[in-house]
Amino acid sequence: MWFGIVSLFPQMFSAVTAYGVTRRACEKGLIEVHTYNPRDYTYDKYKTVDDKPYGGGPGMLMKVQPLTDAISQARREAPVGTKVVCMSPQGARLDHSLVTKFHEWGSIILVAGRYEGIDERVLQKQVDLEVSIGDYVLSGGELPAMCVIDAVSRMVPGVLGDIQNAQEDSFAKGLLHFPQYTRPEAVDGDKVPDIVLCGDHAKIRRWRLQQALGRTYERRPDLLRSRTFSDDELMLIVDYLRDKGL
Ligand SMILES: NC(=O)c1ccc(NCc2ccccc2)nc1
Repeated sequence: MWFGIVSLFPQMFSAVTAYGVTRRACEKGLIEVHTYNPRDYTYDKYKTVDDKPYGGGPGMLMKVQPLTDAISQARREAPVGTKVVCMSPQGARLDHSLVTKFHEWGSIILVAGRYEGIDERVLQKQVDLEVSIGDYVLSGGELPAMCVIDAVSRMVPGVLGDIQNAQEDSFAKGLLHFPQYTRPEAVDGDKVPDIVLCGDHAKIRRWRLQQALGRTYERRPDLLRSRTFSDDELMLIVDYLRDKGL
């Protein structure tokens, strides 16, 4: 997976290139992260990268020419046809299906804006899609861009070990994750549920499915709206709710 990042703070991306699973993915060449800093495309003495908004109002916008030139350079180095995505509160909500789509693209250019944002004409002419990680405003698009890099990288074969793949992220199945436990068996008198300790893997698998279904029903019923259930799954949910006195 090829990532091109347009950002005024490229060093922030060491958070994904220098740590953990995504670091190993970079080292193994499974993902590439290339950064393009608009400041490198300024020609004035002060390397100006921000500009005042027409019509007044607080704050500044990304200056058009350095941003456009940085995006153009990313396009030149990206695989032909690579799409440009801008991280912004005005964007489509990032979810598992969008992450899957980005992975299928094979390459992506992520624009991480700063200040109050980006000139609308740059968005209209240079950006294929705006994407948001949630309904809140951040100081820049870098952290949202790193969320995209991490989530998409986890879909690249070889990035996650077989163990983690076997666990397959719950959102891939459209359900919340079941509760998990590790040593000790009792924490302040709170015991691990007997079912988890019983060693019967069929029963444990069933209990985990029931927990995933029940918790999703309780906490995120919106995730279940488009899901079809087997009779067995419906029974599991009914039992779950009965056990919880709901
Ligand atoms: N919720 C998000 O995904 C998000 C993305 C970026 C951001 N701030 C930078 C910015 C602001 C306005 C326009 C373009 C970029 N804040 C939140």
